[in-house]
Amino acid sequence: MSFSYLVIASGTMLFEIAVLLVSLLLLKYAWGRSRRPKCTVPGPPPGGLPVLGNIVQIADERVYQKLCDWQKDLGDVYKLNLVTEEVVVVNGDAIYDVLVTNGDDYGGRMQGHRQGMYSNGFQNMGYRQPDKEWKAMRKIAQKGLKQYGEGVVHIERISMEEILECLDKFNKTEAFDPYDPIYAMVIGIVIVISLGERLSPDNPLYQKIKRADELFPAAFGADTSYIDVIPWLNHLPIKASKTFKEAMDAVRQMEAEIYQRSKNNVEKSTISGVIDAINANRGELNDALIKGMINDITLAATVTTSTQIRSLVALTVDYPEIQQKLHDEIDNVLGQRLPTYEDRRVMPYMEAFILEGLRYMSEVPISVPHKTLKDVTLRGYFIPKDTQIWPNLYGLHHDERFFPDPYTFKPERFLDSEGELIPVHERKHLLPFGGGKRVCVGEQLAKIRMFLFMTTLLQRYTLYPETDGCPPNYDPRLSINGVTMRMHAYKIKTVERSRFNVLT
Ligand code: HEM
Repeated sequence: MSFSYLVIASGTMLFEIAVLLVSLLLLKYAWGRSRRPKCTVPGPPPGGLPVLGNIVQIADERVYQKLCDWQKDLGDVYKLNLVTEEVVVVNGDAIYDVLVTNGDDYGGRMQGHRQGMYSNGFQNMGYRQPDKEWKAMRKIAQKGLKQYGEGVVHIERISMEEILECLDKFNKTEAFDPYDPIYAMVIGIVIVISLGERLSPDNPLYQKIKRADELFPAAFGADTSYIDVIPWLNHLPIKASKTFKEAMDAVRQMEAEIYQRSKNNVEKSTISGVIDAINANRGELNDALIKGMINDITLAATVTTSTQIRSLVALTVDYPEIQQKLHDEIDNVLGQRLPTYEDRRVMPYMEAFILEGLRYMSEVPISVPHKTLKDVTLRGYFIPKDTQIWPNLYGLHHDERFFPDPYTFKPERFLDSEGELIPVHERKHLLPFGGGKRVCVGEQLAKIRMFLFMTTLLQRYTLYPETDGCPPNYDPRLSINGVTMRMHAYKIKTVERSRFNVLT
């Protein structure tokens, strides 16, 4: 009896505390909002709740579809009401204006509770405001990733070793899910680039990185998004806070070990560009920033590229006629020689296939949210400083105005009548890596790996669905949105091509 009383009493107390906290939050919010200049952008969309606004509507694993529906009613620039703040969603051509043309004004980052927890208080590249340290991190990361000029040969060498090992695992008689070998290949490349050493999948550090990587999308998914708006929810024993805590524990464990190993490897590293670059610029970053930078590179480079490659593989099975064109190009240009990244210049169909894959999938659907660094005017609307901006990249890439018939997968849309790739300025509506000053630092690395993997894969194999007539049927409208879009699991069959002998 006394026990149940205690439970009821503590339940009542919890309720009262919750009411008190909500009231304080609302007071703070009303006070803060009344002092801010008014954002004149249209919105919010209908259907929101009193006080909570649109927060419940966007806590949806297909939030990207909702943003597109609202665009139809409210136009290219509209705002959402998310309890404590207004967020401006930017669509269509206006995205280019925000990211590229006026990138300096919109180059801040939204700094929510979850982002702060992940980055030990924004001590990283992805969530930091563009200050001196952020510039230093980007410079060191660019140098370390060695994605340009001579450095590409370094990435090619590391990548090809992992790719060939991965493709041996595709040599099976029965149907299999290609994701595990793809993931092992992508993570393997990242570990060599970050740490300068190869780790086997049963290595404890490999396992820690894999665990952090697996939990990360759920931790930053729609289900946990309201923690950013009401951070104290993170202290309640609810599913969202548990998911988030589990992921952060995994990130901290991974971070501690990578950092320790990177220090040990400083002397003996011969292949890791990132550690060499950190070592050469040690004075510019403190230990916390170095950890944040290594975390960003490790996690951002793994989940994104492996998910993208998984979808590209599904698309080659969904469209056998496209697979045939890719085979023909590979046979004509490479024969049995292994590809280099330079070969992309004479392989326009493969390039167009990858670009179309990036568009179709739109893996990072609302980019990494930005923030205005000053008062701005966009399409005639006033937006105050410190307003969160969501560039709706998924909407842009599926906008009929720029990509007719957007849910048809068609590499030809990036080719001219001669079969050559259309010039870059004609592709300005394709922004899968964002654009401007905050453009993805790993863009080149991702493109190199996608090109080398898909080319080597199709040089060696023909891919078939698990069951005749039942391909994966990849449709981006059915993807689940975590940090990146995830398609459903699927299986394929492979047959080694007769032209494939022993590649050297
Ligand atoms: C297919 C693969 C990838 C896609 C689609 C992708 C997409 C993106 C997007 C849309 C952004 C936000 C850009 C903006 O704010 O305007 C971003 C930022 C970022 N990406 Fe990637 N990315 C990919 C691969 C990678 C790789 C391989 C790395 C690491 C080597 C990486 C590291 C980062 C970092 C550190 C940022 C934050 C940059 C900053 O805030 O200054 N990404 N990425």
